[in-house]
Amino acid sequence: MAAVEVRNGYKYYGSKSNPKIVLNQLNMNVMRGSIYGLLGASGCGKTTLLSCIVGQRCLNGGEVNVLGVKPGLPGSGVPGSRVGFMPQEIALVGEMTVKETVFYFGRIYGLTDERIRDKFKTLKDLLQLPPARQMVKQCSGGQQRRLSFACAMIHDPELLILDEPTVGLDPMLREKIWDFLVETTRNSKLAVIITTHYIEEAKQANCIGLMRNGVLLAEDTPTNIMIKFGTQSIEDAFLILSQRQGNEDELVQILDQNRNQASVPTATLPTEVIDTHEPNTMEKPPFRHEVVESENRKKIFFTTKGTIKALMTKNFVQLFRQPSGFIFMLFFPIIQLSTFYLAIGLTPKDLNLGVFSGEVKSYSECFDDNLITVFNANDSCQFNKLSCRFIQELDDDVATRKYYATESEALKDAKRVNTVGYIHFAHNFSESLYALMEDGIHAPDGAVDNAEIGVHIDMTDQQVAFFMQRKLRDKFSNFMEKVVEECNASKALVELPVQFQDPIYGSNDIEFQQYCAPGVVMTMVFFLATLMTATVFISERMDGIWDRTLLAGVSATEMLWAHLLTQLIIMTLQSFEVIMFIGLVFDTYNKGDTMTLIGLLTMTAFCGMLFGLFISVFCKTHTEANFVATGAFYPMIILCGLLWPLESMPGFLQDLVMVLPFTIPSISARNVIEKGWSITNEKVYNGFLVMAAWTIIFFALCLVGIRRKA
Ligand SMILES: Nc1ncnc2c1ncn2[C@@H]1O[C@H](COP(=O)(O)OP(=O)(O)OP(=O)(O)O)[C@@H](O)[C@H]1O
Repeated sequence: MAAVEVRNGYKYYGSKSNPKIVLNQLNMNVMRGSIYGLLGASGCGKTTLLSCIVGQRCLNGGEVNVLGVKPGLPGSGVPGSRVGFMPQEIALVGEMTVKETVFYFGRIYGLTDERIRDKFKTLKDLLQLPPARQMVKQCSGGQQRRLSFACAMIHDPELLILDEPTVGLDPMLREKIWDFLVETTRNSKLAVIITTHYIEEAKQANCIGLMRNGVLLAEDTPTNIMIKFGTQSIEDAFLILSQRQGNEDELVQILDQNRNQASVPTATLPTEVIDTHEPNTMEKPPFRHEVVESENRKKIFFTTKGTIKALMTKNFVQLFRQPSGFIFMLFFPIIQLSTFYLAIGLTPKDLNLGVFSGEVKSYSECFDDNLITVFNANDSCQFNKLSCRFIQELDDDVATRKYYATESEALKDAKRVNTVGYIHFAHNFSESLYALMEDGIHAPDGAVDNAEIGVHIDMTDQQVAFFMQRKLRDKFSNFMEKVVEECNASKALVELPVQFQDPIYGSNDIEFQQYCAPGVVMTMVFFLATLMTATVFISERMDGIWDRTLLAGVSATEMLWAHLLTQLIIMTLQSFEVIMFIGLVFDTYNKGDTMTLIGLLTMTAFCGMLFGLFISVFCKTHTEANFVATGAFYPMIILCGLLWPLESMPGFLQDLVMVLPFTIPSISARNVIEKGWSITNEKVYNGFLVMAAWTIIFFALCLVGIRRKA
C-alpha cells in the first residue's frame, strides 16, 4: 500500500508568466514499510518535493496523496503527528538543552511526558545523543544532526522524511542509522523518504528515485536500476541517465518507456524541452483521500493547551538563556531611562557669565564686608555701588561670574564662547537708578539708559539663553525689591503689574523633563517591544524553527498566541519596572493612579509588540526589520508632540498627527501624572482607545499577512 503518491507533480517559483519550474510532471510512489532514497544533484528540486509532500508548500499542478489524505487538510495529521520531518538545516533552538529539545518536540506532537522519557532513552542510545543537559549550541554539527533526527522520530510517525540526515556524520554512525531504518521499516509500516548526496549508501533503500532538473528520471529498486543500465553502482547508473537527459532523442525514448509503466514517472523531459504551461493530468482517476477522522480534530483541540505551554516554555528558555536578550529586556529600559532623566530637561548648571561694572575699579570692592549700598535718611535714599549688590545677588545657581576690567574684554571672551554672555553696568549705574526712582518720568534721558543692566547673550543655544534671561529677570526683581524695602518705599514701585498667581495645574518651577517624560517612556517601551518581537520572529523563521514547528502540526495561530502571551508577561513586568524605577530612583511624582499608568504602558508595549510582528511578517531579514523600525521611530518622536507642543505645528498637521499612536496616549499619560485625572476622564481613556485601535490594526494586518503567506 502506498504511503506517498505524487501524480504529475508540477511546481514553479516566481510568476506564472515567467515561471522557474522546479518539479516537472513528476510521479512518485513510496510504499509503506519501505525506504525510498531520493537522489539528485543539488538544486534539482528534492527539498521542494519533500515540502509539497508534507504540506508545507502546494503543488501548482498534479496531486499528492500522503497516508491516504491530502496534505494540509485540517485534522489530517499531515503536517502533524503522522509525519516526522528532519529538515536540511538544524532547525533547533540553540539555547535549549538536548533533553528540553526532545521534550519540546514530544509535547508539540502531543505525547505524554512519560512516553517522551521512554522514547528519549531509546533514541539516546541508538543515536549516541550528547548529554541531556548539554545546550544545543554547544553540540557539534554532527551531534546537532543526530538530535534533529531524534526529534523527527520521537512520536513514532507513520511517514518519516529525512532531508540529508547523514551529512557530517561519521561512517559508523551513518551505518547505524541506516541499519535502524532498515530494521524499523522491515518490522513496521513506517515509510521513510530519505535524500542523500552519498549515492552509494542509498543501496540499502527499497526503492530509489533518481531526480534531475525537477524530473524523476527513474524509480526502481537499486538492483533493478543497476541491471537496467548495466552498471556496477547506482552512481554510474545516475551518470548514464543524466547524460541521456541531455540528449533529446534518448529522452523521448525514456519518456515512452516510462509512459508504458503505470507507476513510474511519466515525464522525463528536461525543463528546457517539456511544455510546462499546463501540467499533464493524464487519464488516471483522482486520488480517493481517506475521510479525516473527527477523533483527530478532537485530539488537536485538546493538545492546544499543552502545545501553547511547550511553545511558551521554549520562548522563555530562549530569552532567558541568551545573556544579551536578558540584559536587553531588563537593563536596557533602566539604562535608557537613566540617561534620559540625567540628560534631558534639567536646569543648566556650571555656566559662565561675564560681568563688567564701570562703577568699580576693582571687584574686590564689591566683596568688602563694609560695603553699604543703600543709605536711608530723611525719607530719601542714596545708592552706592548698587552694581556690586546685584553681583552679590547672582549666586552660583545662576552662573559662575567672570569679572572683566573692560567691556571689550568681556565681549571678546563671550565671542570665544568662554562665557554664555555678559552683563554690564554703566559707570553711574547707582546714581542713574537713584535719579530714576526719585524723579520718575522727569528723570533725564541719560539716567534711564544708564540705570539699565545691559545683557548680551549668545542666543545660538536657545535653551541656555532663555534660562539666563529668566534668571536675570528674577534676580533683578529680587534685587530691586530689597533695595526699595531698605528705602522704606513700597514694593509696588518696582513690581511688574502682571502677577502670575498659583498655577491651575503643575507648579511654577516645573522642569521641561516632566513634559517630555511620558512620551519618551512610551516610545521607549513601544520600540523595545517592536525590536524584541521582530528579532525573535525573524530569527525563528531564518533558523527554520518556525517551519519545523508548523510541520509538527502546530498552527501559526497557536505559535502567534504563545509568542504574544510570553511577550505580554514580559511587557507587564517591564512596565512595572519602568514606573517603579522612575518613581523611586528619580523621585518622579504621579498625582494620578499608578495602575492606570502601568495599564497604559503595558498596552503601549503590546501595541509595539504587534508592530514588531507586523514588521517580521513583511520583512525577510533583520536588516530590513531594523530599517522599518528605525524609520518609524523618528517620525513618531518628532510628530507626536512628545518633545515640542503640538500647537506650534501648522493646523493641518495637528489634525493629522492626532491619529498617530503616541499623540493622544502621551497627553493621557500627562493628564494622569500632572493633573491626577482618572481613567473615567475622557482625556485619559482616549489614550487607551487610540492604543487599542492601533493594536487591532496591527493585529489584523499581521493576520492578513500570515494567511497570505500560508
Ligand atoms: N523559495 C524559492 N524561491 C525561488 N526559488 C527557489 C525557492 N526555493 C528553492 N528555489 C529554487 O528551486 C530549485 C530547487 O531547490 P531545492 O531546494 O528544492 O533543491 P534541492 O534538490 O533540495 O537542493 P539541495 O540538495 O542543494 O538542497 C533551486 O534552483 C532553488 O534555487
